[in-house]
Amino acid sequence: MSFAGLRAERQSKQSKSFVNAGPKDTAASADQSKALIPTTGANASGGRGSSEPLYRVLPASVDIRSTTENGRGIWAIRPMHAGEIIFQTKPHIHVLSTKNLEHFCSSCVSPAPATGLKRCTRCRVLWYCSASCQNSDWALHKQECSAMQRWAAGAPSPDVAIPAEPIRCLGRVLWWKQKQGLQSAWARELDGMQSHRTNLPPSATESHTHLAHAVIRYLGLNAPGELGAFGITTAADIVDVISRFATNSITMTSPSLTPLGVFVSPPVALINHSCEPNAVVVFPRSSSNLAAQEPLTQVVALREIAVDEQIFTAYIDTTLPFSQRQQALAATYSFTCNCTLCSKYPRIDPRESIWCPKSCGGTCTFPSEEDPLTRCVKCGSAVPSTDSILDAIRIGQEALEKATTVQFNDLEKALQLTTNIIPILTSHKLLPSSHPLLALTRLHQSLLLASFPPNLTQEALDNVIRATSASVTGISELLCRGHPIRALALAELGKLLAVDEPSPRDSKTNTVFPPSGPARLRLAYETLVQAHNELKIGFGEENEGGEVGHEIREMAVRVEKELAVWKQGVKNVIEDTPKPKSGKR
Ligand SMILES: C[S@@+](CC[C@H](N)C(=O)[O-])C[C@H]1O[C@@H](n2cnc3c(N)ncnc32)[C@H](O)[C@@H]1O
Repeated sequence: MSFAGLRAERQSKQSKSFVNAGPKDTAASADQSKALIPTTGANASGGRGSSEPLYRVLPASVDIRSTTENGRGIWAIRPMHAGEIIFQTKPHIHVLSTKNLEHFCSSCVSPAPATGLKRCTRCRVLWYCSASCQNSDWALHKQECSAMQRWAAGAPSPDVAIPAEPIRCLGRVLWWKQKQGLQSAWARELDGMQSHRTNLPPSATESHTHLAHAVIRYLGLNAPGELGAFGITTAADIVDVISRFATNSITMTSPSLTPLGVFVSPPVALINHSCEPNAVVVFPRSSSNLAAQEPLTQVVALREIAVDEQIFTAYIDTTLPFSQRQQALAATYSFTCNCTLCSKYPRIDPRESIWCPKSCGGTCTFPSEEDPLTRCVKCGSAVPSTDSILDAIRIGQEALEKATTVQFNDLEKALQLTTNIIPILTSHKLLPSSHPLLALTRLHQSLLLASFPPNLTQEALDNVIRATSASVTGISELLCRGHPIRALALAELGKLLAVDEPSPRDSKTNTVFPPSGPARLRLAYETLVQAHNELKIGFGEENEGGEVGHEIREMAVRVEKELAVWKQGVKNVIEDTPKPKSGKR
């Protein structure tokens, strides 16, 4: 396999996504069911005949219930298996982020075809893959098209000539709501989403006000009274609109989890958060789905889910340590997380651990300013020089922030930062899964891929394989089997191992990692097979792992054939070698 394409896959996996984390302990959901308030009833239940929305896409296998702790959520009412698609839906509204507008179809979100995308000749901002996609989007784009032209004409500089993603998304939400009817089922589902108007954190006030002003300008309104056409008659209503968007909008991703834009889907937004989720929200783009249905989002079970167990996804990156997760959830979603993972804190957490100083195989929790004494859980040895460990973690965090910021403008600088800091953290015995080592390793891997030399060398290839393997080790410690992030990390490793070696090493030196020659090809095959099995969970069994699952399966078949050719070649050589005649030397 050639390495072309691997570089193009470098992508920011760091951005906010609802895809994350590992298996969920069922204890918490049992606690939550004790606190159940009678169902607000929506799916196949009490919603009918009441003023509650019906959530038309929810299947009979789930129910909507409420708890005092986290409001409404979705519960399984029959057992579900890992890889099962719990439900799927086309988002109510989706928009591409500005940098993706020229590269993806604004209607079906497919990447540009070989013939290229066609631009809307009026606003010159949106692009489509076909006339049929453009026509089907016109009902939504019509008002947006004029608004974009107005916005560009009034923009003080070309870099702000296109409204930011939240403004465009809210514009579409309000125009479509008006078109569907303020009391339509579509609008009621949307208005039923949770708002934090009454408990907004002070930090949100400024950003919400700014967004509200921008949206009013984008809609082209001249007087507050004109908002009535969108069902907004008071200041509280506009805060609700903005807060609902902030609380319930979700990152739209490619089949390989590259963030592409944002979407709003009331049924998906009913799902509560856990740092140990039992489900994920993905866009697998399975070939069995018609393009016309895309973008189709699917909620997929990550493991077995029992009857009366709540379905949870993760709103944030769950490889982060406790304090950073809590901070992110409080800032954006206004709640303190008491999920199974957070309620176990403090305890030995592979996100915040170092290896035993005596190398007994046990681990010790990170020291802290307040509690510098830390011991190995296995042999009880105390960790010496905790100050230098604390310093290394602090410097690592700073390097991570700096490298993340400069990665797209100054690749070399970012690579220099990750290259220098990773050995410092490993020499302080941080676990591959610990923070910030895992985040730095993942970034390092993507920077190495992006900086592949034009003529690939064995050293460059082996380096990126080692970084990818370290990422897989860290991720596998934190995320359950079949988690899409883990499955994709394995797929990346398998693909890299399958790349033709520029200068294979002598098989005698095969004690180093990665191996060379047939041993490498065998490892590539095994990794691809494991990746395919895990992709079939995270991106849906029925989808065969979605677009990436299909690609990895084909690659595994090719590598298997190459291996067979190797084996046959070796067999032929053995058979063709003249046998020594007995008795003669
Ligand atoms: C996308 S909504 C989820 C559905 C929401 N519970 C409802 O009733 O519509 C996100 C909001 O739900 C609540 N929430 C979600 N997960 C939670 C959790 N684990 N603990 C407490 N509140 C949670 C928070 O108020 C959060 O801002």
